[in-house]
Amino acid sequence: MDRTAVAKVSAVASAGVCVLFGGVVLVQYIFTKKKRAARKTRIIDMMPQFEKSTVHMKDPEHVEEIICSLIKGGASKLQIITDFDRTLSRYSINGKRCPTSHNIIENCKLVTADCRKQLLKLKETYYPIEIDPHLTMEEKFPFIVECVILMKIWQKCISCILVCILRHVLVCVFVWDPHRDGHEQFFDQLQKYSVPVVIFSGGVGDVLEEVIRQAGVYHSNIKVVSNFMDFDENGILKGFKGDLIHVYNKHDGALRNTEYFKQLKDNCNIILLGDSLGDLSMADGVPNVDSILKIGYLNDKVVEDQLEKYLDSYDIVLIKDETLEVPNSILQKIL
Ligand SMILES: Nc1ccn([C@@H]2O[C@H](COP(=O)(O)O)[C@@H](O)[C@H]2O)c(=O)n1
Ligand SMILES: [Mg+2]
Repeated sequence: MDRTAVAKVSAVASAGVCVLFGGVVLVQYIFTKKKRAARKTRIIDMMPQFEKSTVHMKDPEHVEEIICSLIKGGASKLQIITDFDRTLSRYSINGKRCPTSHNIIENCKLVTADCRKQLLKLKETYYPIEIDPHLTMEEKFPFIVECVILMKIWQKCISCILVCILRHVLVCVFVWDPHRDGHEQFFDQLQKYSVPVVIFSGGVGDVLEEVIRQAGVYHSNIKVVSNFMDFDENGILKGFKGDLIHVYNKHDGALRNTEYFKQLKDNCNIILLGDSLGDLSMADGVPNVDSILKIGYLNDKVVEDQLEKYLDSYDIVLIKDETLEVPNSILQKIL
């Protein structure tokens, strides 16, 4: 073969390779575009809030199905069941852990140094158990009950110190703005569409009621189930009313409120918000659940075992997310 022929053959060969390469790139481009277009038909893929690195789901298809069902049901079938401390309230601010509604009392200047020390000791002993990723709920239970018993004793002690302080004066001394970003939008849109909200908290009811009132979001569609302080006829604090609710006995509290849930029998679609695995039982009193979307904030101990447990239990897990952006974006689609 002469040189010209060789040159011609190699030119044809290179053109062939180029065409082939171009073809592969084109096919790949079309395929990716189609795949993207197909993916974009899912509602969760059309919501920018779901692209945040804080959002984790074990089964996005299942989440998609639930959200579609909630959208279909609309406002009239919806109800919200939510925890308060570290779910509606922030976990941290600028890397520093925020106080819970209990801690606010401990930090109160009116409580004596000794009493504050004892309450702080309680927190340092029991909080690590509460969030220990290696213990089951059953293993944690007796320690949390022990904490509640000790808390009761120390609350009696607080009550001695806070003599003559009336309820409204007491709660007004708390300077606490714990809300997650987006809380106004969250509460306001639920009020606008008359969606019932139950705040189910092992915190201090009087404190959390006061902070949502001061934030201007304690609307008539909200019911608070929590631990309420018991004051005598002179306004002196005696302790707490009834059985104390804590993070791991919300099942019992839920069952005590079956009457409330019965009245909401048509609100068979639920969005549940929590930050502890104990919060998952908050909907146990609801008689006829159609669809339930469980959103869990994983604030602390983000280790593999814990993340796995949360992903197995909650449909959407929000890791170190201090906002209500994801719940709000879902509500916007439903309402
Ligand atoms: N002595 C205590 C007891 C409990 N806590 C925290 O309160 C929270 C419970 O309220 P929920 O609204 O979350 O049910 C929970 O985070 C406990 O760690 C406390 O700080 N001090
Ligand atoms: Mg909580």
